[in-house]
Amino acid sequence: MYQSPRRLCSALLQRDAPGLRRLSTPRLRRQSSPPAAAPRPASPRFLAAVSAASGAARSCSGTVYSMGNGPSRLYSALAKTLNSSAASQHPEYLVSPDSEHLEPIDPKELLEECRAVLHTRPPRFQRDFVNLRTDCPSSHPPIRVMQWNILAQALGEGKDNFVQCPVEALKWEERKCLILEEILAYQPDILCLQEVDHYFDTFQPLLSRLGYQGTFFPKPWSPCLDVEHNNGPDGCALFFLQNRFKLVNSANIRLTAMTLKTNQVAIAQTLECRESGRQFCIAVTHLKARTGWERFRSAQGCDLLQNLQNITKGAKIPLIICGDFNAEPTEEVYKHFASSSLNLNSAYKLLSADGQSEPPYTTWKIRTSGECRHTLDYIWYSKYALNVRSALDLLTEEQIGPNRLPSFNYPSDHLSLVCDFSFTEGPEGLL
Ligand SMILES: NC(=O)C1=CN([C@@H]2O[C@H](COP(=O)(O)OP(=O)(O)OC[C@H]3O[C@@H](n4cnc5c(N)ncnc54)[C@H](OP(=O)(O)O)[C@@H]3O)[C@@H](O)[C@H]2O)C=CC1
Ligand SMILES: [Mg+2]
Repeated sequence: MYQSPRRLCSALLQRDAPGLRRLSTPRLRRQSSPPAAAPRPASPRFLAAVSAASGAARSCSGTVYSMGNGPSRLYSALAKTLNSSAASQHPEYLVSPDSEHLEPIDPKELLEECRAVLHTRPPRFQRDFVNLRTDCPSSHPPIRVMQWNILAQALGEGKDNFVQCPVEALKWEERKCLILEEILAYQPDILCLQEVDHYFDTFQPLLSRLGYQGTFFPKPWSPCLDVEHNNGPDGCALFFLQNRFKLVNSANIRLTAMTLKTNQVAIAQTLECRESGRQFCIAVTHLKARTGWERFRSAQGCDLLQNLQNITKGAKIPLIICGDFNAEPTEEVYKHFASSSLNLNSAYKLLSADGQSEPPYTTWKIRTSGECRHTLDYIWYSKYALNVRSALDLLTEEQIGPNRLPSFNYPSDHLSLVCDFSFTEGPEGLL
């Protein structure tokens, strides 16, 4: 089943390893005779997305880092992530490879490789799943969803100023293995990620070989591009296991606030369960950060809700919305989601004793401005159409430690949230 000699995984994990050049160029299954097709040019869709965004490649601070001029700037930033020497030789590099022709890798082998890279790191923290619904047996396996702001590498190293986090702990070669280790440990069916700035050179190639289909939507004005030696723009990414779900439709949404286009984005996809035929909509977003922008986030949230009303035709299908909302539960945007006619509930409230309170934190860091402990990340779901069967408990304050996050133990300043969902067995129309 798996063509996964150890060298395959370790080559995939290394940066600029000769093998990577070979392996990251989509390797088609050895086809009988016909000579390999000429390299496919980057798809017009992709180039359109790159040039549309690249007008913003100039950073706001006015400083531009060695990216050439105009559209080529962002294009070459993306190409850089794909090991530019190879990218220039293989333009098809910049188009997500046709994943069913990629050689699968064994998750166990990849996990072993990650652990080999991390052998000097302290052992992983143990987090347990809390069973929330034992009273509603389901005839189908649960749908496991992971929400995670994985911290963009350029921001972590160049902008976030995590003053208590040793620089060593942020080294990409090891931090990417900590991220992959978390994903492999919980094996989500669906992954909703923010601050992805290593999509093309790391997560897309690796996760597609693990059977995921991925979509990436970069921020039009990514703050990563302000950082010297950046790896291209950060954005939201959505991955789902192809053997469990079929993609029915996909929308990249640039969020507006007061009718103005903003720098924040979302991805919304309608998936169909291959086993049950049931359809649902899954969305990922990352709202504007920082205090003082509460009204802005509220407007962005309303825009996202309106988009999702349209996509689900007024909640005709169940909905799961994952995101770093950059908003505490006291904020207006949270109240909009909690009182939406889409009949949403926040899954992580169910971990509390009364089922009504959000966890005390989902992100905990120390910047030059001081210690920031906040609840900003959520998984919203259609409360009448879906059951939350279990949720992954958070790290304790002791596990997080006095220097908070990120650290040698944990790769991001945000915790991953993981829930198992099942469809309520009641009348489908009750949403
Ligand atoms: N918005 C626009 O229209 C324009 C934006 N730009 C560029 O975009 C950048 C702003 O991007 P935008 O996405 O709107 O920014 P945000 O304010 O949403 O924050 C960008 C990132 O900074 C992190 N962050 C939040 N608080 C702090 C902090 N106190 N110190 C350091 N980092 C923090 C956030 O992480 P987290 O979410 O984890 O908190 C987020 O990932 C500018 O720096 C500029 O480069 C340029 C022109 C126009
Ligand atoms: Mg951040």
